[in-house]
Amino acid sequence: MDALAAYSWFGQLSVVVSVVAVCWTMVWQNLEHIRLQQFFARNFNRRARRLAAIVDPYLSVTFDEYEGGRIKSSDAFKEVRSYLTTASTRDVRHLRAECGGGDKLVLTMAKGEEVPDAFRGATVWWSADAVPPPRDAAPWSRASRAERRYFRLEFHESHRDLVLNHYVPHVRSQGRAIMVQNCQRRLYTNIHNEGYDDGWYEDVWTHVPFDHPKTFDKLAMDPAKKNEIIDDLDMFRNGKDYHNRVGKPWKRGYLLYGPPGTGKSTMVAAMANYLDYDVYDFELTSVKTNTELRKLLIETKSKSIMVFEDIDCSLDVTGKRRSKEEEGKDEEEDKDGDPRRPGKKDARSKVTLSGLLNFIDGLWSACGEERLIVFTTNHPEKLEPALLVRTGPMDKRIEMSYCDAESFGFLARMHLDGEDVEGHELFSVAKALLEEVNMVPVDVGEHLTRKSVGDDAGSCLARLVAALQKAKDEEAAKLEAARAEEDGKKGIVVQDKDGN
Ligand SMILES: Nc1ncnc2c1ncn2[C@@H]1O[C@H](COP(=O)(O)OP(=O)(O)OP(=O)(O)O)[C@@H](O)[C@H]1O
Ligand SMILES: [Mg+2]
Repeated sequence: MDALAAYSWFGQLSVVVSVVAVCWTMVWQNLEHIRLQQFFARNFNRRARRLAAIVDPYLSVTFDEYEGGRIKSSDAFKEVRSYLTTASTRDVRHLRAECGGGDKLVLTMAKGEEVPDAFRGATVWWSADAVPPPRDAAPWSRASRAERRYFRLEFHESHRDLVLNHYVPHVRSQGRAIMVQNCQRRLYTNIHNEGYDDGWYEDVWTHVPFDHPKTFDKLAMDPAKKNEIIDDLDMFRNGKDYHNRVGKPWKRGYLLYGPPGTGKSTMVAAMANYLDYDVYDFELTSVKTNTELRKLLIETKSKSIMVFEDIDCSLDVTGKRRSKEEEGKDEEEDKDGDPRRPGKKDARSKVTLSGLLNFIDGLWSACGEERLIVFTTNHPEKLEPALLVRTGPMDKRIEMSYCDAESFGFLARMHLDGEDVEGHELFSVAKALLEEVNMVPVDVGEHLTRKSVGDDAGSCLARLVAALQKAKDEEAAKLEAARAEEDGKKGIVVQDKDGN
């Protein structure tokens, strides 16, 4: 066939193909029966899939960080991440290091890396990546402007059953085991260092290792009260069956109140150490909306203590419930955006104590289990009385008070260990003064702390006695001044014996 004949043959063929294509389109568009259309579509799709499988026989499974519309971070994602801490270290060139328990360093694969893994003769590939946030993401919302992170697992089609039915469950259980192994108690905060994140590890909580040294046996307080708290914590920890049986969320609310320096924060540390729980320190002044608060609550883990320090300072604690209109307006603003953005007149937190308690007691309280919720305040009298009743949202109220004789003895023995402190003559003097003068444990402890190598029980006790005596004199002077002012108001003239 010469070139001219071939050209004419191709020309005729292309005309035929074009005519067939036009006819097919017309038939397709005019098919009256939708089922027939679906039949064709199915067959076409199936063939297309077969063709694709021949060209690319690899399947993939994606593990997104968030499920349920970015509300809850996915357990599967975390398990995969943990699993990859061991799998990835072998072949990945770029790793990310995080502190694990003790001196351990946990290495995970960095964004953009890919790592192979072998399972029962099959090879699979893991990659870590993220897609950028949507263009319309609210710039003030950390969650929506964060990248969508995910792990992707790729494998050959012939290993489909092995991977989905055996390998993935294996990865998840191994990941869980590694999480437990690397588990180090953490202190979480919702205050973020904006400059730190690289986007890949962004979270609503940031954390540091929790290794507070305070335990109950180092806390000065009435022994009976201390034992009562320890019993209460034991009951709570072992209360899974009870809570299930009566259908109550497994949580307990504590209110710790008392003057500054009486050991409220220290008590939280002692509770966390006793129960072996993580601590979530809620900085409510940084939480501007109920939506933000809900997100924080959802992201707390079980076996943890949620602490709200100085609630009277960080919230509207008057207990006034908002009117429906106000609540509606707030929700609108929540949707509309962040009240912190420039131009907003009212930049105060819209979270109220009663609102917070609604979250804690309401439907959201059932998210997660085995959580203690601790509120601290210096001014319980500022709180709405309804919050303080025994059957209210605070299951237990604990007063942390000034140092009494018993706590003094405890602190003296603890600080001046190895010396016969109780045998010292100033011991009973200090004890007697503490009956008359209010001094908080932090100050008593400070005076009893050895400040130099020459310091001993005598010098420490002398320092404490001097401080107590000074406080007593100041208090007496204040009383005297108040009495004189009172007498002045009543018009009583106090004369000395010479009539002056
Ligand atoms: N009852 C106590 N027993 C032992 N140490 C105590 C006690 N109370 C306070 N301290 C010591 O005093 C320091 C301050 O205590 P802490 O921060 O717990 O007080 P606080 O009640 O939380 O004060 P604030 O109301 O200012 O937050 C801590 O280092 C703690 O070790
Ligand atoms: Mg405190």
